[in-house]
Amino acid sequence: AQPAAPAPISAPLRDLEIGQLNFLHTTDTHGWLAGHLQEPSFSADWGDYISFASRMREKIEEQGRDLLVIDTGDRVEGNGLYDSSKPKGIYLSEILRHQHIDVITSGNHELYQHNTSEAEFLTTVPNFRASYLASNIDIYHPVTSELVPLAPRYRKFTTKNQGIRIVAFGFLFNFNGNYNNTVVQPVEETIKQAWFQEAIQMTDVDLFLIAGHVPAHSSEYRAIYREIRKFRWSTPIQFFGGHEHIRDYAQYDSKAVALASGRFMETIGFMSIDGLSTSKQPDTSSNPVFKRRYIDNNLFSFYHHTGLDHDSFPTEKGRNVSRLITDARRALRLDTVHGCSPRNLWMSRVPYPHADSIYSWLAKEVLPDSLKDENRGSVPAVAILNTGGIRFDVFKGPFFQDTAFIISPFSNKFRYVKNVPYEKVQLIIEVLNKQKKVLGAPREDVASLDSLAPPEKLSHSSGALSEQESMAAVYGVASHQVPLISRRDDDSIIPGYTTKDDAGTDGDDTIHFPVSYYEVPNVFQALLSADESSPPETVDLVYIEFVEPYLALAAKFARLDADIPKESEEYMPSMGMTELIIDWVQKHWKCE
Ligand SMILES: Nc1ccn([C@@H]2O[C@H](COP(=O)(O)O)[C@@H](O)[C@H]2O)c(=O)n1
Ligand SMILES: [Zn+2]
Ligand SMILES: [Zn+2]
Repeated sequence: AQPAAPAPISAPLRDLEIGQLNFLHTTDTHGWLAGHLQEPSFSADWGDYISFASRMREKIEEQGRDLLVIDTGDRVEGNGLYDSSKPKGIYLSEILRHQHIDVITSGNHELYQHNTSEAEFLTTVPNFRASYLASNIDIYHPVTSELVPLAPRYRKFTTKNQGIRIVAFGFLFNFNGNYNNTVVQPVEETIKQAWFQEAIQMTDVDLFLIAGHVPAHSSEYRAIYREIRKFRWSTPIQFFGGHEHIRDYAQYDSKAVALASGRFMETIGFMSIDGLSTSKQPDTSSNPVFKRRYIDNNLFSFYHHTGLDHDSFPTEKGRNVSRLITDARRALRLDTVHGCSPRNLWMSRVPYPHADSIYSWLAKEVLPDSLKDENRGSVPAVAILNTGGIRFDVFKGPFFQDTAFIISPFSNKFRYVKNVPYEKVQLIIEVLNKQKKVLGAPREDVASLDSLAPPEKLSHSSGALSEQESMAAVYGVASHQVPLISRRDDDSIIPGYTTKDDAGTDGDDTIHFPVSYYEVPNVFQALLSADESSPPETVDLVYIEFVEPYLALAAKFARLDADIPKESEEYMPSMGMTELIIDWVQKHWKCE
């Protein structure tokens, strides 16, 4: 039997403020359409979200107002539901298509691989026919090889109830890591093109809607904002963004704002706008009022915001999609248990190299035990991996097939160059870690190093944990950080997002107490087959292939004689990181 999603914990909530035009927004879902099976706060699945959007639409349309649904890309790579099927994504695209989405765009993850962008072009674009927009992405047509837009550049439409006339675009940030079957045009060039200029100079527009896989605060969005304002100095502009995996809200001026809605199906972003002109009332001087809310993706929040309950909330379609997800997870055996983790391992809730850092675990335990190329015998090696390739935490308890793909979804292999002076390897690592964040795990809301006392050891000796202790264990904070909970009816305050954005600190729907985050380096290293007491003179420089272009540059800077990638070869060709982790867990983490 598959584990059921944990029931959400009741918590005090801030309400949504419905406006004339309303939006629900997802971004960077990365395959997490089953929601989080180990975290109650994010336990709703894509089927529940379909019910939520549908019930919200009913509620909003009853008032003669409008609702639009937006998704801004990175739907793929990051979860067993996408990455473990062969070919990847066959279940995901079937599940995804059941949500009605009004504007949908591509992220960078849709474009890293040849087959991913082709699947986008051949399946997802047709599935979301009128809604998929690609203002700055072209693809070489799989049949004709002609360079064509991935999807229409923009669309103009009028909302059903209010008659709000919208011109919508779909952008990707200035990404250059795409496979060579696609072309991403820099935003600053796209906005000079004739079609864009015509679109922004159209009359009879009540709102410009820019959806994109672009950070809310970014030079790309600023460039679009400036270009529109050259001609339309007072038309309201609503941006939706993503890519940074954070909750964020940017105010460009009193009539132009941007919302980013987190990552991994943790957040459903909500926006409302009041005071827009419409086709019915075109001449009203537009003085828009914007409201934003970051909804924790769980049924407790969904029931609250729709005013419904366990019986009245789900729609038939939503229930069917939840069933599709359960069936897909079963077919993919995502609940197979490979072992049991004795502790939580964090990406950014503890500093690196803390004993509970997931990177420390990989560097000190997994890689030295398992990353070995038989052809290299006992030659010592240093392995360099990007922290951004490790995507999530490991929770104490069962380690599922899904967990392996959640923490390491990419099919990246290992490569190496021989005979590299150890000192040069250290210099290369230093150079890589001085670069801006290109390889590192994305996270901006970083606490100062002093703000968190070292996690204390929990005492299990007395049997059952106190409420404070179990929350501390689940959320990876010291138990003295969990406030004594003052109960208000059934509501308790639990740790979670406490977002600070351009509009203040009241954006989250659920009132939480904060969790600490620490910045992590771009790359981390593991020493393999070596006596740790004295560093070897020369080593095999092993690296995960994603870092290759960055490593090649850093190696030049360090004046390494070897030419990367010309002189590098595959290392341990039979294994990628995901298989290596599964193998290690099976051998080392027995369940009691
Ligand atoms: N094959 C890959 C692809 C990506 N990465 C890492 O992901 C980062 C980008 O992820 P976003 O969700 O923020 O777009 C990228 O910077 C790499 O760190 C990877 O490791 N392997
Ligand atoms: Zn992402
Ligand atoms: Zn991204």
